Amino acid sequence: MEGPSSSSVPTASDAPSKYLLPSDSDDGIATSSAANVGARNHVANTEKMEKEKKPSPMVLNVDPDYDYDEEDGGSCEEDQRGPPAPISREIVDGAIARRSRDRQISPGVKMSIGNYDDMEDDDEEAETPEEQKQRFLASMKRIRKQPQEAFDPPEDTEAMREFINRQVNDAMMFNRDNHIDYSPVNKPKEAKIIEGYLWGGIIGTGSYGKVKEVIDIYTITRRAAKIMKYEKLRKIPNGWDNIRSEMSILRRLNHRNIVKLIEVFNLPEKGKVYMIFEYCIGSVQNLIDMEPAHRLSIGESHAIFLELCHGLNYLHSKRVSHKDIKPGNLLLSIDMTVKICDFGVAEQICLFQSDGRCTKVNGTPKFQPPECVYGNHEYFDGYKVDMWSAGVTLYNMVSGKYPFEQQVLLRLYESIGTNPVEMPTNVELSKDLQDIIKRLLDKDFNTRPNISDVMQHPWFQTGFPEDQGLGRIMERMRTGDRPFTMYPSLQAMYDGAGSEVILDEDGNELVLPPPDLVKRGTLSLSSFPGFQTLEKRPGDGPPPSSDSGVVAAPDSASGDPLRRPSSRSMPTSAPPRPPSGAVEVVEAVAAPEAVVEDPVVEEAPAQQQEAPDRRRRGKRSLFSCIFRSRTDSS
Ligand SMILES: Nc1ncnc2c1ncn2[C@@H]1O[C@H](COP(=O)(O)OP(=O)(O)OP(=O)(O)O)[C@@H](O)[C@H]1O
Repeated sequence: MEGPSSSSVPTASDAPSKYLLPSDSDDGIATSSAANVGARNHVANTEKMEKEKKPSPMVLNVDPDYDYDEEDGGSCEEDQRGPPAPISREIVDGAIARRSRDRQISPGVKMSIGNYDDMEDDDEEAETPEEQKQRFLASMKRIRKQPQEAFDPPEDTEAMREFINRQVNDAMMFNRDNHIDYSPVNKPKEAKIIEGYLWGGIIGTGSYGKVKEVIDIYTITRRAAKIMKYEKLRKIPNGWDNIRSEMSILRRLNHRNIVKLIEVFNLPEKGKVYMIFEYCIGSVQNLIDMEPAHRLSIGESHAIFLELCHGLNYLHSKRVSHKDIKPGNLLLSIDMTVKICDFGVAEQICLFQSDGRCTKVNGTPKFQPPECVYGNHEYFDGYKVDMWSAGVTLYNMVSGKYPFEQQVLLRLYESIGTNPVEMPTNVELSKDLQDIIKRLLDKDFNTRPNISDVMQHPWFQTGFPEDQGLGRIMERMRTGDRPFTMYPSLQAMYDGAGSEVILDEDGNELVLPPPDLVKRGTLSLSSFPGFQTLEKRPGDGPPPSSDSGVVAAPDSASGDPLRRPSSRSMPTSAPPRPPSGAVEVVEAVAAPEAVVEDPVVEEAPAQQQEAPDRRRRGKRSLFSCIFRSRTDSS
């Protein structure tokens, strides 16, 4: 049987090569397919070329790209190819044509080959900085005159993606295994406005969901939005019930030491419930964590405890038992007011009950009293639960420790139920302070003091010098432990929104409107309707009539206002109409969830130029408004 002939068997030399071989083609550049030709073919080709007397590409021993300079002619003396041929016009033209072909560009394209006559004269005098500036300004003016569409990036179509894939993979012809698939680059985050709130970053996470910083665009006030997903609420035992109970309790409360619920809304299409709260800069737990010794000074603890008791006094007077008092649930507002938050397990005690009887045990184990976790109690008093938790909180603030600490939950409960309360040994406590702690941590809830007893205790009534109170904390918190998370959103809205001044042909200053302002409604002052209300100054004129106000952005096809009306959150007066010639929003919101995608703004160019100062003033004022951020307690 005859074996396969050697010509039909693929050899190593026939395999596709990833490397270039020199001068396999006329062009002097080998493609990978040319490289597949074996040495046998190469010899045959050479013979054929000789027969046809075709000039070899190596005949030209002048590198057309070499910028020949007589002064360094000596640097070529090592060249074994003999003296360089005189440069003639034909040689150079041939080189240009060949190079053009190699690079797949049109032969008409002018290439740099050194001191060639037809080259542009590059002996031009360098521009002075002033000339450069003028040229730059002139080009900017030209660019500005072009329609915006000229600068819009091409659409991210399938065809474009294919085109880019081809380009990238062709460029990577050396290694075709490295196939790259182009996927669109992440777009910069757009500012998001939902239900009249501009959304910022995450400032907290709880078991129910995330808490994000937002700005109320009507009142220019910082708020905190607790976002809860339906899905998660269904998974948490009693999740929906707890949230409903929290909402209904918080709605009825209004006290400087209770976190204020501004409004609640839910977006079924997103599957989320939103609770908007007054904004706080941190919690007492954050303060404790910031301290190297993990405890606060006696003065600071006293100041916080006082506020906690005022809040509890109000709550108990409203027949509400919080049942989860702890440093993590005591927030601090920007003016250092303590705010009790997280009413997820709070209980509204029946009006017809003579005491604070509760039956549902909830809360954080380390802060729970013996009657909830140990022993045989048929019921417990919700108010007294809060007093015990307040005692553990005070103990924790002054010492950084807990009265009962165990790793295993059952041991902890046993310890709470049976072990006597020991005073902390790492700090020295006054007699009054020890006494109030002991009373609060009374294991028998019948003899444990209620809130009015505590508020009459000598330690409660002790005055502490200012520098031992919240002054030090305020200084520390002011320096900003919690960053302002709104910057990216505000930047997305306002970047480049400042008016720009350029010089026209005659050297006159010309104020150009921010280009984005023309296109994106979200950049208009009307995006912050509260702006005009807050920034109104004496002498700005009478308030506008209601029929001439800012056109409210419709929430949906129904034409509802962008923000659901809420007696607590709406500005006290309707925003006045923008000044004549200023931006007026006629935006239409596409998404049903009222996300302002790309509202249209109608503005005459001439009108925009009339009010640059006002816009600049507004831009600064926005930030000052936010930082002034009125707290509801002040
Ligand atoms: N009004 C607010 N201002 C600023 N930050 C807040 C506000 N409300 C909550 N936070 C932050 O979000 C975190 C979680 O909030 P919250 O305790 O209300 O959520 P939760 O899901 O009920 O948590 P938990 O697991 O304690 O039940 C808080 O620890 C706090 O840091």
